[in-house]
Amino acid sequence: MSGCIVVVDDERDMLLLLDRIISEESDYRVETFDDPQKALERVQLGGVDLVITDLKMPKMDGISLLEKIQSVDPSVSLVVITAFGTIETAVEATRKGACDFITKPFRRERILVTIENVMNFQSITRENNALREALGKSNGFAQLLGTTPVMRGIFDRIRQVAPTQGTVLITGPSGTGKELVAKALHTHSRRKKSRFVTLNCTAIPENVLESELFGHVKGAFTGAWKDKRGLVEDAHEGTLFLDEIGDLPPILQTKLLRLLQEGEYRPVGGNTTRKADLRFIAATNRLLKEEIARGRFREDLYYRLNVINFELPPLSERRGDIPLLSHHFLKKYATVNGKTITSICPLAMQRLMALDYPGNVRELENIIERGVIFCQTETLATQDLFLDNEPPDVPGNDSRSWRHLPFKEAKDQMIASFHRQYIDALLRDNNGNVSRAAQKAGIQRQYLHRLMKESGIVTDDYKGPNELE
Ligand SMILES: Nc1ncnc2c1ncn2[C@@H]1O[C@H](COP(=O)(O)OP(=O)(O)OP(=O)(O)O)[C@@H](O)[C@H]1O
Repeated sequence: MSGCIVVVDDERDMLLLLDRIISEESDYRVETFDDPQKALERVQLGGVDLVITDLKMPKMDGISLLEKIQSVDPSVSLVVITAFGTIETAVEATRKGACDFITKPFRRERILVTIENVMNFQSITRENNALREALGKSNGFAQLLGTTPVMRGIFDRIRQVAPTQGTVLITGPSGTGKELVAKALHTHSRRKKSRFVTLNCTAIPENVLESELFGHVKGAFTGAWKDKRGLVEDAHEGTLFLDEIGDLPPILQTKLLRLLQEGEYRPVGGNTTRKADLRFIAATNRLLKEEIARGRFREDLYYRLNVINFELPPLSERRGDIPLLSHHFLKKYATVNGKTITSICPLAMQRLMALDYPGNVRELENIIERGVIFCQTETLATQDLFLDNEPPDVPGNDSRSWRHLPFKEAKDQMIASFHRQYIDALLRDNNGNVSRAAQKAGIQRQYLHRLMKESGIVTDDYKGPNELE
């Protein structure tokens, strides 16, 4: 991987050492500066991916340099190097935006692992930015998004099938976008000026389903005070979308078959048949072949509906679409909630990429919506997402990074990460009340305070407006 790393330290020996370690073990270009002001000027020129800086320097301290770099180019990642004993300043640096800190004396492996992690995040961030730009350019399918080969294939088929009269059956697990595909087929058809009407076969009680679909005439049943149009009539010259078709009761399956075969239907209580000019699209997350085998779905209706089939894959089989979809939902819910959240931090994106998503795109959408609601900065972070079974979420703590560290250093990292996450969850559950939290955890209040200090955690971040200790 290529990239440019700027190293800043007033001690020339340290600059030489870091230059040698990085140049020998990686392909990154290293530029060293003993004057922070000069390093800042270099960042201003652009093309720098990472700045590694000492914290204690006579002309400008590391924190000030960090703040200045962030105002010049917020896309540059920052790592601070600190002497043992000044850990609090290092924690302050991470609160101000540094990705990680390294304590002196450090091991070669520690530096290299940190650099690898940060540079990986950088490349994910760049990908995210490219995706955000791609989002601006429409694929012609309104809200239906995807760039993976399987989604591109679906877009091509939509373009081919939409202008035809062919009946379509869309299958796939819940939340995979079946309704969006149905809408895209309608909006790309010659029927787009007429209505797209949906009948959700599950949502409507069986006894009113027929009248809902075909309408009824006055006096057809108790309560039928006047003639009522059905959805079939509403959809005339347009598209009728039969969602959850697998749940259509048998009696209506027969009536629907007639409509499909002959283009005719009869309103409930009516004596005459009416003609319908419709395009039919049906969707189901059930395996209709199994329903047929169990005698619950008519085989002839299945073949009438399944002229053209769209099979939508679960989100876990097209993970490449997760960044694009995440940014799409971020934009949507930031607008809905009146918030200015413009990016997703690389760590959060890594977590999003790794989830299983039994609820598919709908589940991802819910996670991002929740994240937007809790996010208080311009960047959606892992902690905003409230994902269950949170694994380690700080740089340098996933198994790929600590595997290469010496045992003691790896252990310290894991323990520090555990402290951070445990205390974070504990204080969250107890609204920042340290006494209550310590009691719940079965530890001394003073000990909890010490752990909080070491982890750079302050109670104010967890207190509601009325919470007093
Ligand atoms: N490819 C996609 N691009 C953008 N949003 C999507 C995509 N797929 C699904 N969604 C969103 O996910 C949610 C669920 O989609 P949709 O209702 O179309 O799924 P479905 O397969 O019809 O679900 P169900 O079987 O539960 O009815 C919607 O909010 C939709 O906007």
